[in-house]
Amino acid sequence: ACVLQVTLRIRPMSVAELQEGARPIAHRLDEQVVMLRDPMQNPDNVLRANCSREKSYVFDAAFDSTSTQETVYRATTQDLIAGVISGCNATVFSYGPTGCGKTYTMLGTDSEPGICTRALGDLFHSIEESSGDAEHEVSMSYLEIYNEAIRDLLSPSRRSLQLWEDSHGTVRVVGITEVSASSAEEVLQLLLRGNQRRMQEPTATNHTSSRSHAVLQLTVRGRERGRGLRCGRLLLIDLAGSERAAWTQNRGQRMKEGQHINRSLLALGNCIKALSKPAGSAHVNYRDSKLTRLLKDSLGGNSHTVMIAHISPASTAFEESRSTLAYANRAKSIRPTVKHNLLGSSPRGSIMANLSRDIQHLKHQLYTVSEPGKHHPIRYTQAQVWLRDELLSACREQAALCQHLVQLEGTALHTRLAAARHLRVLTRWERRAWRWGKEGRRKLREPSESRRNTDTDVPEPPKVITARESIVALVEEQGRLQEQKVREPQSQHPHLQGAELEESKPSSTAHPRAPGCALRARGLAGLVAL
Ligand SMILES: Nc1ncnc2c1ncn2[C@@H]1O[C@H](COP(=O)(O)OP(=O)(O)OP(=O)(O)O)[C@@H](O)[C@H]1O
Repeated sequence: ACVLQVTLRIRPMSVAELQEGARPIAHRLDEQVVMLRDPMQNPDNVLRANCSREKSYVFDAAFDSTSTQETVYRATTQDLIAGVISGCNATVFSYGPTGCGKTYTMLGTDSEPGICTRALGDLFHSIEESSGDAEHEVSMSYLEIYNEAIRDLLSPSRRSLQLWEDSHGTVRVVGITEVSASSAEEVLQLLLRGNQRRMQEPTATNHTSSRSHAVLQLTVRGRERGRGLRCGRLLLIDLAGSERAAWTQNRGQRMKEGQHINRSLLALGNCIKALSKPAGSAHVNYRDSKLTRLLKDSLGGNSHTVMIAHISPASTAFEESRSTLAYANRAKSIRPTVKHNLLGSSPRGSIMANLSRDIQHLKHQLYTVSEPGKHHPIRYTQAQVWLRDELLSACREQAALCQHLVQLEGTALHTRLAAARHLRVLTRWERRAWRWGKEGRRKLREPSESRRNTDTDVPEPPKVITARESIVALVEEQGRLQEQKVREPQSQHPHLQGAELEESKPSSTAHPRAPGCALRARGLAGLVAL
């Protein structure tokens, strides 16, 4: 199953966009396809007449102004809740240019609640429903990354917090406030209080622009009968808006913020780019920004991750929309893996988990094809290389076997021709001998004078003796060839050498000396049938 889900949401045209005469150029074609038209291209320009003015992008899901908050939540987040309760990590993050609806999707409004509110409702509802079989404890933390500093949104203190990577490689925020919560309402209250502390400033493009990345972390520790202690984590992230500094009129502090935001989003983009390449072929640099360090687990392997990219449909936002679509499109090739977090598990358990993660990673690689449209070869894993080599050597063996069978057929034909030649000599001689025998028997009935001349048998001429011996040898040869024809396909002899093939040819020197006896009917019949 695809573990990184990339979706796209097109918000409705804003009043400001309509007032400045913008036209809609981004359209949702179906549940997964989005089309963006270049507004600058002139259809009357003959030189560009053959250039496509439209580009389509396929995502795991696509939403537009007709999609409700409920639809977006159901398609992106609802299914993750059960996993988090059973000990998996999940991350949902909204990405896009400033003013395109990221905060609206994550937080929403009182009348149209967003993903956070709905996820919390479902989380506590599911925990309550399973309370008979398991005990769960929920805690939350809420932080923002502003100008590369981590700030605790649940604490009035404005000091910046540090990141720390534990011995299992899990990234933690040192000193963050972690509050236990027993209901969705309690978490929402804390969330609202935290949002008031979040850096929000009016920018040239959005009156209430979020100037920081906000990360809500919900940790669910559960003890189920017979299944040990599990710990699942749900990260809900509202990223700060990407912006094109040259196009905005932001100056001073706003410009500095913009640079930090863009730098961390660029670092995120670089990690996505590196992760979409074959394992080991590119270094994934999580250390370039606080955001990527924090998202290491989500992107690098141990999380179900959903990216909701946002764009404006307006012609005035074409450049931002195009780069957002390209960014989201690239993210589709990352295939992280998921494991259940068992608390206090044994070292053997963690080795097993690592191994199964490696296997999952290899499996992903197996199915990873480079960007659609480009004809890059499929990348092979080591296991696949072995399989391919096995297959190649099996094909070679089969080809050698076929060649050997053809040679056996050729040898059999030679044997049959030689046998026919010898048989003719022998038949002629036997007919003559029979005639002489008849004459001899007739002479037996005549006076003793003439009978005395026929008493001695006529000796076989050398030509007949050779023919007789050759036919005996050929019968043996025929038996051997027949045996080889039956045995070879079963034994799948790997490397048939020319010398071995030579052995199967009839050779007068190789034949054992034939006994001076008459041909057996069985041998003759078999020889002719070969
Ligand atoms: N799907 C939508 N339906 C209705 N209104 C929307 C939708 N998406 C966004 N809006 C409205 O557009 C405006 C900007 O949205 P929002 O603040 O969520 O953008 P943002 O991407 O978070 O911006 P920033 O990065 O600057 O914080 C808000 O007034 C919001 O109510």
